[in-house]
Amino acid sequence: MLADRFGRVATDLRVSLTDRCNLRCTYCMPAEGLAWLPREEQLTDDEVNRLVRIGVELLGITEVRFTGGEPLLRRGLVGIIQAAAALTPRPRLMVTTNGIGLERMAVPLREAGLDRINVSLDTLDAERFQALTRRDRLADVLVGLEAAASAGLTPVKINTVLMRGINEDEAPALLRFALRYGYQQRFIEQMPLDAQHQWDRHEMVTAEEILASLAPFGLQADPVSRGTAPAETWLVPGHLDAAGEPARVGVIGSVTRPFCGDCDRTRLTADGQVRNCLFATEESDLRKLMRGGASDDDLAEAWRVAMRGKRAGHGIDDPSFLQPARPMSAIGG
Ligand SMILES: Nc1nc2c(ncn2[C@@H]2O[C@H](COP(=O)(O)OP(=O)(O)OP(=O)(O)O)[C@@H](O)[C@H]2O)c(=O)[nH]1
Ligand SMILES: C[S@@+](CC[C@H](N)C(=O)[O-])C[C@H]1O[C@@H](n2cnc3c(N)ncnc32)[C@H](O)[C@@H]1O
Ligand code: SF4
Ligand code: SF4
Repeated sequence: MLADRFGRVATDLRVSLTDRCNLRCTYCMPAEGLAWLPREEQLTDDEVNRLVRIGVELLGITEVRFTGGEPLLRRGLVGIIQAAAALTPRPRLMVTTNGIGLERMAVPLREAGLDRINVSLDTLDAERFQALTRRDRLADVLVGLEAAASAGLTPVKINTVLMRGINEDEAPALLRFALRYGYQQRFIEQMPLDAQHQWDRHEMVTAEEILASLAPFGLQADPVSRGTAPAETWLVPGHLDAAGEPARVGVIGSVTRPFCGDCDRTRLTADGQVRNCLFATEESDLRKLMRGGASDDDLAEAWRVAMRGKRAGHGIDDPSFLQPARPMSAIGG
């Protein structure tokens, strides 16, 4: 098991498959992009498959999410999903993507064994989309969403980061859009993980403000326990989701309503580093061990040791808080 000193056990593995991306969301990356990982430092598909297998077979991982950067840019993605789906016990398999290319990829991913997908979409307005992501690709994301739903990658969740003065007024419109198409809408507080280090707490749109803007929907408390999920969910009266269940909306209040006490996550970067927290400032180099001839048991033990050192929480409010050197796109959001 991947246990830490605070009694938490990691069963949810988040794997970053690349640090590259075809968008430049302002809260994530600078316009010019970043210095991408050299190819030789990136894990090969076989190396990713091996570490996922070790996680599942030796360390109790039950859920694997592939992310990035943009995971659909990883050429071997379908094969990596296939390999994970063939493991015993079979983990639940998810992808978090910006949706570009999903129109073409949704069916192959579903056939490979992908269970669900989360698509990031911050605005329904093409001009705002261009301003926020620095690319004119809104139409691609919208067709990607539809393709994911018709391929059965459900429930399709939409992730939205609200930004002051840019799209903070758009929560009701995004929720109406999600309700119309049967997607589950989630709003996310912006975290200090941007490459530019420009995050400002006072600029962040808080969970409380988001909920206030959704007041006209008459949201009701969700009777289903949240478990270890980052999102707090509410029922939207009078609406059903695509499966005929009561429609839900989620708010991920990572900063003002942290959920670190229930954290069940462990992360693997595209260059083979274990991170025990999104905000960890130290990493454990499984790539070096693996390329140096380590056995599966050696790698599993190094992973266990890395998780034992996990801190109680992200500490964003501590005066001593240090933003990690890696930005979100290189950690795997
Ligand atoms: N603080 C914190 N925030 C996280 C963590 N994981 C994800 N998030 C935030 O939650 C957002 C949504 O994450 P996703 O990858 O879409 O999925 P999820 O919410 O973890 O999982 P599901 O609800 O099961 O789909 C991310 O964009 C982050 O902003 C985490 O471990 N810690
Ligand atoms: C880093 S991206 C990687 C996957 C894919 N490129 C995407 O955008 O979905 C994963 C998620 O992190 C979110 N994210 C990025 N930077 C963030 C930040 N500073 N604070 C909160 N969420 C952030 C994105 O909105 C996205 O939903
Ligand atoms: S949030 Fe996702 S889509 Fe946007 S720049 Fe970061 S990695 Fe790319
Ligand atoms: S900030 Fe770290 S401890 Fe808190 S939920 Fe995220 S990964 Fe877990």
